[in-house]
Formats: sequence, C-alpha cells, structure tokens
Amino acid sequence: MNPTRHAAWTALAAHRDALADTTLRQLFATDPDRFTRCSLEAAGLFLDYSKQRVTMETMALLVKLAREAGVEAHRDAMFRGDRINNTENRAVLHTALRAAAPVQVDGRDVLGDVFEVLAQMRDFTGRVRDGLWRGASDQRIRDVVNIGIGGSDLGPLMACAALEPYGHPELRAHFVSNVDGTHLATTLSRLDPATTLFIIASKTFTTQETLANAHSARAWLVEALGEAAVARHFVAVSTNAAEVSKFGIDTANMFGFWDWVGGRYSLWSAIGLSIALYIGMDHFEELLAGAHALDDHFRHAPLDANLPVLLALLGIWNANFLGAHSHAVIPYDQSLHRFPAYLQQLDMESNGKSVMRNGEPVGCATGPIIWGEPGTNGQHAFFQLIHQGTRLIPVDFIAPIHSQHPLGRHHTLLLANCLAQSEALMLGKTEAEVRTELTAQGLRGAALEALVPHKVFTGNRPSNTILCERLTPTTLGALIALYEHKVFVQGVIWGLNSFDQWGVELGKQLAKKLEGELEGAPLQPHDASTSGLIARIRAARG
Ligand SMILES: O=P(O)(O)OC[C@H]1O[C@H](O)[C@H](O)[C@@H](O)[C@@H]1O
Repeated sequence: MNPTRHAAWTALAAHRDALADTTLRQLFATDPDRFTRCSLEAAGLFLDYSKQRVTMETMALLVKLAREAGVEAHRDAMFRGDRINNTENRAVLHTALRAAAPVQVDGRDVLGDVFEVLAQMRDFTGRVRDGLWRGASDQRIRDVVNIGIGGSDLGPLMACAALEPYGHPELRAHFVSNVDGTHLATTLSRLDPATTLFIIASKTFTTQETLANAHSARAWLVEALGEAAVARHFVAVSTNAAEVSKFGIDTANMFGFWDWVGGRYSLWSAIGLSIALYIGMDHFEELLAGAHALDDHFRHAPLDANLPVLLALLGIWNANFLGAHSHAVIPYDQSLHRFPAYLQQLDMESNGKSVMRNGEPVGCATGPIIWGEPGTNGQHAFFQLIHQGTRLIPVDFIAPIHSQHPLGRHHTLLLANCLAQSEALMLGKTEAEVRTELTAQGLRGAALEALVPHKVFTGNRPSNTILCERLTPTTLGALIALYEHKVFVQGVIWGLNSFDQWGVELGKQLAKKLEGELEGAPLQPHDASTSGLIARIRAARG
C-alpha cells in the first residue's frame, strides 16, 4: 500500500502541524526525564535520540505506522528466507551468514553451506597468516590486494580500516576498485609480486571494472613470476564458478557464496575474505557474532524499543514530515572514515527508488542522500551549513567511549567536540543570547546590531548520538547490522524492494557502447552533447 495512505501517516502529518511551534529547547525544559525516555541500548550500542524533534506521541504514531506497514511480518519473512526480492525472485538472507539456527531456502538448510565456506576461509586465512601458504618463489604473503567494487569493496575496505588495531603485524590490506588505471598502478607500484596475494571479489564475476583490474594485475604478476605463479597468488570470491575458471583461477582457490546474499550485504560472506585475512578468523567470527546479536534484538524486541526500527522511524519523520533531503553520518573515530561511504551504497542503492514493489509510484520522498566525514574534520568543512544553512540536515553522531589508540587527552577532545556539536545544533543561540554576549565583549549600537543576525543559531536541529564502549569486531558488526536493518525497515514503510538495483544498469549498458566509439569504432547517433564530447576526446587522443 502507498505509505501516505496509512492512517498513521495522516495522523503524523496533523501531529507535525500541531507541533510546529514546539522546539527542542522546550521539550527538554518540560521533561527532565527526556534523555532516559529517549534512549536505549542493545547489542553493545547505546542510542540517544532525545535531540530529535519528537514527543512521546510522535514516537507512538511512528510505531503505529511501522505496524500498519507490516514491518513485523516483512521482517519475519526476510529471516525465514522468503523471496522478498521480488524483481529478482530471490531470498534475502545475509542474516543467515551470521546465524546459529537452521534457515531453509527451497527446503535446503543453507547453514551447512555457510559453515562449509567459513571452514574453508578459516583454513586458508590461517595458512596465509602463519606463512604456510607461500608465493610461487616460496616467500610468505605480505600484501593482500582485494580487487572488487561496490559491495565487493566498500564493506571489506571500511571494516579493515575500522579494525586496524586487530590487523596482522606482517600483512597489509589494499583495495583496488576504480577502473581508473591510476588506482591499480599506484597500488602495485608499492608491492612485490613475490609476496602479494590478489583476491578477485565479484559476486557476478562479470563486473567490468573488477575484471579489467584483475586482468591487469594478472599480467603484472605473470610478467614477474610466470604463468604458473597465478595459482599461488590469485584467489576468487564469487557466486559464478564458470566465469572464475574462464578467468584462469582454479575453482579450488575459489570461495563461494549465494544469490541470496546481496552485494551491499555481502561483507559477512566470503566477500569478507580480506577482512578475515587481515584480522584473523576468530575476530571475523566476532564481527559476525556482533551482527547476530543485533539481528536477535531486531527480531525479538518490541517495535517501540527496537534500535533499528527507531532509527528508521526517526529517519522517516525527518525525511517525510520535516522535509529533510539528506542525512549526515559523522563518526567521531578516524578509523571509521569509510563508514559514511559504505553507508552510501547500503542506503542509497537500497532505497534510492521511486516505484514500489508493485511497480506503482511511491508518492512520497524515499531514501535520503547519505553523506559524511569523520569528526572533527567535518566541523571545519561543512558544519557551517548544518548549523546555519537553510536546509534541515539530521545527523547521526557515532562515537566509541574509549579510543583504539589512547593518546594523551586526544580522545577527551574528540568526545567533547562530538557532544558540543549535537548540543549546539539542538540549542542554537537566540538573538537575546547573542546580544548579551556581544555586549559583554564591549560592542554597542550599530556595530552590535550589524553582527547580531550573523551570530544567531536557530537551533532545533535534530541528531542521534550512538555510543559504544569500544570499537571492536563485535561492536562494529552490531553497528553495521543496525544500519542494514534500519534501511530494511524504511524500505518496508515506503513499500520498496530494497534489494534490487536496476538503476545502475543503464549507465553500464551505455558505457559498453561508448568504449568502442572512443577507440575509433564508427560513431553511433547520440544527443549533441555526448557526440560533441566523443569528438573532442577522440581528437585529443589522436
Ligand atoms: O560483486 P559484483 O558482482 O562485481 O558487483 C559489484 C557491484 O556492482 C553493481 O553495479 C551493483 O550496483 C553493486 O550492488 C555491486 O555490489
């Protein structure tokens, strides 16, 4: 059903209008228990949403919306292995990759297959990490290069960066994704073929960028060590054994997964091989366990005390009722510097859609633009707009209480900045406060009046704060799963299929045709802009 037709949607719109003059300052002033009421903890993650522009009535109506949209039934269908990805007729079972109880797909318990690949990963990663799997010239592997893109890159890259303190002291992890030769060339320029292992990670094994990079990496290795070395230096992670063999990787060196694992949900599968190599299989399994703890919470906690459900509902409130177009995610942890990029694919590829599962137009705003950078860097770049710009930009602040790298007072400074930003966004600064401040600084008359409007902060700008004790494999697993399920719940409420991505196809098809034309094939009819650009590039390339 169209989301706007739910009774709770109409009630929320009326409630929003009734609440129009209520500010966060007032909400905090009138309810000393607001923080306690608007915070909860699960799977090692603590969420404070008291700085969202909501009352208890808002939350009750939002939970009603979730109920009317059938969030519980859809959630159960996903965990059960129903084919909820209706346009591709697939189950959606990334949760089975971190499950403990049997999960059936077409009458087969997929957990056996999952455990088999985990055992294969444990064996292989153990041998590489212990220096038993050796390169063709009998040297131990020191550099692992994951070649993949999208879901076959962003998750592993983000997780390896986040868990760097757990990294093997003698192994470095590299990630090459871009078809721009610069990415591969600059990476290889620092590496020795004799001690380098390539993981070609691609669900389909047909992705143009990944195959181009894989072929060039293979040529680089063969030139140095000869054809026979490929078997010791290349492994593949894919669902497509035929294409893996065609590329020239022995399927004995292939780690499989299944069509019920979506690309952007695949870091829990063998796509996480680079993570497991880098942090070790025990830590990789802790990552899975952290996600599983969050899965359990999502499955069993009541909707009004359910972390991912609440995050999703607050996002819907901000996007559909308060008019926010984007959503900033600001980790106060340098090691999470690729987390916003990871979330961009997770959220925007899942819910960046305008038709519902049944093909009808959705009729309301859907997935927001996700963006962000680590704090405090973002403060010195774009926070001006979040504080005083004309747009409403809800923020998720994410911070571990203890640093992975304690260094003097650094972490205190970091946390103080994190709290200061959400406080400033919420409180703002009134005209009266600005006048008092400027008067105290000795300003008077016209000089004071000229400055006042520039120094006023409207405040009333919403944010969540998510804290964890420490960033560990377990808490990272829970954090990622939290956002996965948030995206899922929002997709259900908007009536979307969050698990296909037809929107990325058209550009791919057109690029295929253009490749030849750029290399001198007869020009095809295009719009004047594209034809003009092709002509200019061809002329310059000679
Ligand atoms: O893993 P692969 O099959 O190479 O796909 C890599 C990526 O490319 C596609 O274009 C999709 O948009 C992504 O969802 C996917 O993660």
